[in-house]
Amino acid sequence: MQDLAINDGAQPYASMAGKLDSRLLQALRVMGFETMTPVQHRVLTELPDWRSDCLVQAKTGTGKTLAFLLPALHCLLQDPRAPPRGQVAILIIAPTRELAQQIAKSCDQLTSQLAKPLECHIAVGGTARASAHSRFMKESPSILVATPGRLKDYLSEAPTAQKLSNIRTLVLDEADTMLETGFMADVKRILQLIPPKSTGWQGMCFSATVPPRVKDVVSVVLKPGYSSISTVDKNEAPTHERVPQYYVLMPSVADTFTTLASLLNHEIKTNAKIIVFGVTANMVALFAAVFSQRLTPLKVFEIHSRLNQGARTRTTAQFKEADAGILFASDVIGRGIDIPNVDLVIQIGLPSNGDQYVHRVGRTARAGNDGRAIIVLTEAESFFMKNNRHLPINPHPQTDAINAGRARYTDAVTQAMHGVDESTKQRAYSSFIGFFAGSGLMKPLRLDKPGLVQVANELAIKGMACPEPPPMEKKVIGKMGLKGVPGFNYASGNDSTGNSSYRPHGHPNGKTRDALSPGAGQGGRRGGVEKKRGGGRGGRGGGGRGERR
Ligand SMILES: Nc1ncnc2c1ncn2[C@@H]1O[C@H](COP(=O)(O)OP(=O)(O)OP(=O)(O)O)[C@@H](O)[C@H]1O
Repeated sequence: MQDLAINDGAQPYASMAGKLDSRLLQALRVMGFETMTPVQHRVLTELPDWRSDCLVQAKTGTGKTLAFLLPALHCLLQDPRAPPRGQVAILIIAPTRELAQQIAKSCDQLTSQLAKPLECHIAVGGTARASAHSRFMKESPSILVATPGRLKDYLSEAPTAQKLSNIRTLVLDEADTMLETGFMADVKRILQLIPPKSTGWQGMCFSATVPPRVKDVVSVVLKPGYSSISTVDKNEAPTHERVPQYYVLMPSVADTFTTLASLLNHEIKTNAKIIVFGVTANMVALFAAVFSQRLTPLKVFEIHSRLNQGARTRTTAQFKEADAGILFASDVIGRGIDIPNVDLVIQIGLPSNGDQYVHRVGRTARAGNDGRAIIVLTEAESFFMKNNRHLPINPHPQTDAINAGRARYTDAVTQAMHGVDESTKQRAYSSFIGFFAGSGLMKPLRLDKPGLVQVANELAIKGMACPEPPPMEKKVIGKMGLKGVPGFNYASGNDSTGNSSYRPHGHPNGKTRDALSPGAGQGGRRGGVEKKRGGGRGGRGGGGRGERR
C-alpha cells in the first residue's frame, strides 16, 4: 500500500487542461465547478495512474463522487480499446437507491458535453424492474450504477451479464459499509459473476470513514500495492470543524417527543432546513405523523424504507429543492445523499456506531457550508459519548431550558398522538423492541429482556399516549427472541393468557389495521435497501434490526 502526502491546496480545474478530457472540463465549467476540492485534486494529481486501484477517504460532502467519476470517465473516453457502447465499462455499486440515483445524475452532468453523451443506467430495487431492465438490454449503457441486490439479480441472467463482461472500472462508494457483513456476501457474489480481477479492471473504494477492519477485506476489489489517499489527518475528528456538535440528555425514552418539540422550539429560526434521524423506519414514520400535526411550523417530509420507491424519490427531490422544512429520515439517506443547505441534523436515539453518527452529521455542512448537529439520547444511552471520545460532542448549552420546556409540549404531543393511527404507533413500538432486542445494545444499556419490554411500554403509554401497550403477535415476539418475556400485550387470537383488553380504534377484534390488510407480515424488504443489515428478525410491525432503514 502506498501512502500519499496530504495537500489541501485548492487548484483550478483549468490547470488540468491537456490532462483531463476537454469535454469533461467543459462540463465542470457548465456545472459551475472552477476549483478542485482537496480529494479531487489529490486523486487527479497523486494517483500513479488514473487506472490505479485506490482506497480514498475524505470527509463527508467534500466531492468524492467527482473524484471517482472524473478519472474513470476520462480513461473510458481516452481509451482506444474501450468497450463499445452497450458494454458496461464503469460499474458503480452504492448501498442505497437514493445514492445510486444521485451518482447517476452527476455522471449524466459530466458527460453532457459529449457530442453523444455516454449512457448511464441505474439498477436499483423498488423500481419497475422490467422497464429498467428492458432499457438496459435494448439501449447502449456504458456506465451502470447499482445497488447490490438488483445487480446480483441482473448478473444472474446470462444475456444481462454479457453486457457486464468488459468492465474496466469497479467503484464501491461508501466502501466501508459495502464491505461490512450485511453487504459483503452480495459483493463477493457479484465479484464471482463479473470478469475476474486478473482481467485488469480497476478497483476504487471511497468513503468518509475507513475503519481498520476495512483494510483487512479491501483486497476483494483492490490489488496489493493499491494507492491509499486520505485527506483526513489521523489525529483529526472525522467530522467538519465547521459543525458544532451537541448532545441533549433526556431522563427517559418516554420523553422523546416532548424533548424534540422543545428542542425544535429552541433551534428553529425562520426558514430552517432540518433533518431528524430516528432509530427505525417505523419510529421515523411515527415522528412524521406526530410532528405534521402543527407541532412544528416547518413543512414536514418523511423518508424511510417503509415508503414505496416513488414516494422516496419524490421526497428526496422535493427536500433537495426546498428552502426550509423538516425531514424525518431513517438511514436510507444516512450516507452519501447530497441535500443542499441543511442547517441542522438531529439524531434521536443511538446511531449504529460512531461512523454512522459521522455520516449522518455529514448531511449538513456540505461543499464548504456551515451546519449544526445535535444528538438526543436518554441518560442510559449517554455511553455513546464515552465510547466515541474522538467525536467532538459537547453538552447542548441550552440543555436545562430544553428539558424545562418539555412540560409545555405535553398536552400538544398527547393531542397529536391521539390523532395518529393506532397501527402507526403499534409498528413504531414493535420496531423499537425489535431494534434493541436484535442489537448488541442491551448490555451497555444494562437492560434485560423484561426491562426492554418495560421501557418500550413506558414509551408507548407515556410517550405515545397509548391506553396500554400495543398488541404484539406471539409469532413476532418469538422471532425477536422474546418468547415468554413478561409485559407484552398479546394480540387477540393468540394471547397466551387470553386476557388482552386492547382494542385499537375501528378494529373490534383487536388487530391493527395493517394486520388485516394485504401484505401484512412481509418483512423489511418492501421498499427497503437492497440488503437488510443484520436482517432476519422482525415481522409485521417492523421488528428487527434490519428494519432500521
Ligand atoms: N469542485 C467542486 N466545486 C464545488 N462544489 C463541488 C465540487 N465538487 C463537488 N461539489 C459539490 O459538493 C457537494 C458534495 O459532493 P459529494 O456528494 O460528491 O460529496 P461526498 O464527499 O461524496 O460526500 P459523502 O461522504 O456524504 O458521500 C455536492 O453538492 C457537489 O455538487
